[in-house]
Amino acid sequence: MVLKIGLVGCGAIGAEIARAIDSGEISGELVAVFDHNVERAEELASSLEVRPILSELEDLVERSDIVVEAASQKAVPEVAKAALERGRDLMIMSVGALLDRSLLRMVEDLAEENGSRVYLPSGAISGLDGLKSAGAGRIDLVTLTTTKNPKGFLGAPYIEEMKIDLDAIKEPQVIFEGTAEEAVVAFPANVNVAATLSLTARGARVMVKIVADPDAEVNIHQITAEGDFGRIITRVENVPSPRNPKTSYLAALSAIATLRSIAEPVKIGT
Ligand SMILES: NC(=O)C1=CN([C@@H]2O[C@H](COP(=O)(O)OP(=O)(O)OC[C@H]3O[C@@H](n4cnc5c(N)ncnc54)[C@H](OP(=O)(O)O)[C@@H]3O)[C@@H](O)[C@H]2O)C=CC1
Ligand SMILES: O=C([O-])CC(=O)C(=O)O
Repeated sequence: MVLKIGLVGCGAIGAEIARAIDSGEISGELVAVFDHNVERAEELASSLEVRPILSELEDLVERSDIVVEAASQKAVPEVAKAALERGRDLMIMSVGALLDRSLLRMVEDLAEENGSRVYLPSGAISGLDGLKSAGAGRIDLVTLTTTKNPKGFLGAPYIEEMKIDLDAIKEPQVIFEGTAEEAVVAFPANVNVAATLSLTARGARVMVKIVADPDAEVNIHQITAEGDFGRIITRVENVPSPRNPKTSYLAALSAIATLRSIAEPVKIGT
């Protein structure tokens, strides 16, 4: 059976996913795309060999086996409800939205009631396999230190609220420290990975430090997890997406790898 994929969000990640389906790297059919920026959706659809239709959310869900959210945290409630109420599977990239407990409960309940599966790719970080295993025991603390070029933080609510002048940063500077819950609200387009860590660590405390480094050419996510299992330390130096410096290329690749594994009969890894 060919997996019918509906894509919400035609930006950096959405475009990579669409191309991977178009080239046959993911064995599936991109049946429909939706973006509130209609021009962006049109541009993506017309760049593909097999052109998906441009549709509104409800219609996209109707046509899909799996709905892929690659839009924004704000899009998640509506997309999740539309997909899960119709029993469709769902992949969420804007994972930060799920640190809102009532939304997480809604997603879990609707998925269970309607027999849907919800996929949260590992995104721009590594080490979730070990953290998932560790969560079967006790995890005491997880820390995430994210370093990006200041231009990657442009437009973040925290930067605007605190009136931080990103152009004035001339050396590496810690611009934020807080919990994962605080971080995903303050920087919704930068540290969704904090939410993925938090959900994987099954409620263990996840503390986030964000560093703006004017010399940074890569997006670095360094993770330390400690518990009765010992300690895990991982660090990824991510190539930023050329279309969106906030987003690392690895995040798009993790979405592609997740879709591939859904479409394939043999599953590898934790
Ligand atoms: N889990 C992870 O590890 C990672 C997650 N992410 C997250 O994944 C998501 C996609 O990332 P990326 O592709 O880089 O983002 P982009 O900003 O490049 O693309 C997102 C696209 O979706 C559109 N969009 C936003 N909100 C809505 C909505 N409510 N309905 C329809 N379209 C919408 C945007 O339009 P417009 O620009 O006009 O708003 C834009 O065209 C983001 O939330 C990002 O923060 C990113 C990297 C890693
Ligand atoms: O792509 C990245 O480096 C991580 C990111 O933006 C996010 O988690 O939101």
